[in-house]
Amino acid sequence: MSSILIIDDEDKYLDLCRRFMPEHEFLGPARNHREAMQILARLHRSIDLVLLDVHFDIPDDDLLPEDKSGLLAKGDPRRTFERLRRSQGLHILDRLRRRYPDLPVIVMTALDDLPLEADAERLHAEDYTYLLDDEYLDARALKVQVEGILVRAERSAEDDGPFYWGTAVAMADLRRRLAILARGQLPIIIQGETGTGKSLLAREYIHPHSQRTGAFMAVDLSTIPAELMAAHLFGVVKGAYTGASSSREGVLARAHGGTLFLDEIGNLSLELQKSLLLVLQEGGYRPVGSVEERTADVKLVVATNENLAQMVRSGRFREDLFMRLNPATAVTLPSLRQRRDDFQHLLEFFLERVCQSGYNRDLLVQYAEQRELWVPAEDERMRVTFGRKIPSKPDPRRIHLLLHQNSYNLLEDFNWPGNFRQFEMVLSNLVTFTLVELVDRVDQIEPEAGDHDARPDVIVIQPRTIRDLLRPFAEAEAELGDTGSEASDDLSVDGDALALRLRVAPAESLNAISCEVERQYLARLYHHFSGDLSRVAEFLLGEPEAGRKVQLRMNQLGIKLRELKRSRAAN
Ligand SMILES: Nc1ncnc2c1ncn2[C@@H]1O[C@H](COP(=O)(O)OP(=O)(O)OP(=O)(O)O)[C@@H](O)[C@H]1O
Repeated sequence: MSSILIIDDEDKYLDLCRRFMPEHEFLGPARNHREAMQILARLHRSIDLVLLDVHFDIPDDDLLPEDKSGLLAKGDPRRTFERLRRSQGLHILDRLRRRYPDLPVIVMTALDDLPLEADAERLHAEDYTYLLDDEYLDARALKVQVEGILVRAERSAEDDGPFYWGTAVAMADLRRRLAILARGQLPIIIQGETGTGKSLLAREYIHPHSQRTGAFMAVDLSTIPAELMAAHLFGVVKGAYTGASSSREGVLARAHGGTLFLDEIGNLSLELQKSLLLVLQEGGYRPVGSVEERTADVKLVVATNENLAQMVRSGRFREDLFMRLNPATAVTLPSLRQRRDDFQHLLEFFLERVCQSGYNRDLLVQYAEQRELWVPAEDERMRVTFGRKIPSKPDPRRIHLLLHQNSYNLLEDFNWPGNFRQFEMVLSNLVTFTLVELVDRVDQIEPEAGDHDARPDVIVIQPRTIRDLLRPFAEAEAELGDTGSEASDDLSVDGDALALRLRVAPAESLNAISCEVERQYLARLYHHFSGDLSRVAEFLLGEPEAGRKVQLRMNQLGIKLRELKRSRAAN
């Protein structure tokens, strides 16, 4: 069953659709753009399609554009309003496109309205249909279009894989650009802080869209010892060095005809950068210890959370390789902080994901069984909804996770230096801790009036649990900003010798750990040098004028200079 929103000032088409397409759920009608936006803000992720009328007989004040003064100044107001009514659906479509670029929309109009073709195309309507005021023919035409679009949407959702794009226009633009970049031969640079999804994007979006039939191979260059890197990339022949007891293919050979993803490209030595340049320039390479040239046919995708242009300037990255990597089309994945406008949808996406797998799913099933709610079969999804309000009607077919506004704010206001990796981990723990408590105490509680336990379909996520889960991260950050005696005891710099005590929690990848170490290291140096970035730069790079470079790196790592300064001032 699909959910279809009708935007129309009358009930006529809603009734028609409900009678002729009972297999789908029809919502609305939203009678003007404001109502449509309200419904979409709440339910966008669960709406599969919009049916939008063109002609709206509604009061002047409800018509788009909101500011009509310019239009009214130009001509007869009566005729202006009439024109706006006859084309109102197109104004609404324009708004929908800006906010929800991927939502499929069918525009419908009675034959005597406007010629639609050009406008529908300009505004990227999925389709449009002329209605004849004949119940049977109209229903049939709509049904054919609705089914066609739903099938297409299902396919493209499958094609898109697990990378979530959200609803921001900037992300939709990025997706379109990447679909094009994925196809050609040129390499792609993906930039972004740790945990913003660079690897996932390469594996699940760029490679499938490259239409290449070979394999996808990924190498995290930050985890391979420098002395083994050449053999790992280019392969090695038997006897090339002590310990090379047999010939081995490198990832370049294994990715032949496919995609090679090099994560943390900044870790590649200058010498290997040269070899990689030859791969890009001449399509060939030699395995370690071999005189034979091999052909390489790979789509190269590289990722970095360093600034490659700056590395070029400081001589740590070859300029010729940088230029070959196609820097003009480099894409930058935004951090979670930069995607706050879309926070609600990101939260829903990741909550849904953490509820559908592993231990959390088991706990939800256990909870549903205990409370006699609907229990999914093994291959079915658990039905879970999320929101800041309690749904008005109890529904034993789903579980509603209730995040009151203050809980929501705690999550939204957090800094998320580890981005989606950290976000997902915290949400997963949040669901686990909440459910374990409920499942374990099922026999002990007597529901009280007004208690949400009286509504077994509603589970409240407590702000206390969120605070408990965020506290260790907040403490680590506070410690970064701590200029007290402990901080200075932790670090002593004496010429080239450096003693530093750090606290690092276990993380998913070595890369995440190394970023955390770098973050703490830079913050400590900042305090040690009394907030003087040129002294930090001199210590790190031997260049006192590179303070800006250090500052940018701190930004990339999610260190907030303002907070560090504030904590210095407070001490
Ligand atoms: N847009 C997204 N949609 C779904 N999951 C995402 C998205 N972005 C990140 N994730 C999840 O966040 C985690 C980290 O993603 P990934 O490893 O791709 O990040 P990264 O930028 O390559 O990190 P690093 O720089 O530390 O290697 C993964 O579990 C991934 O599934």
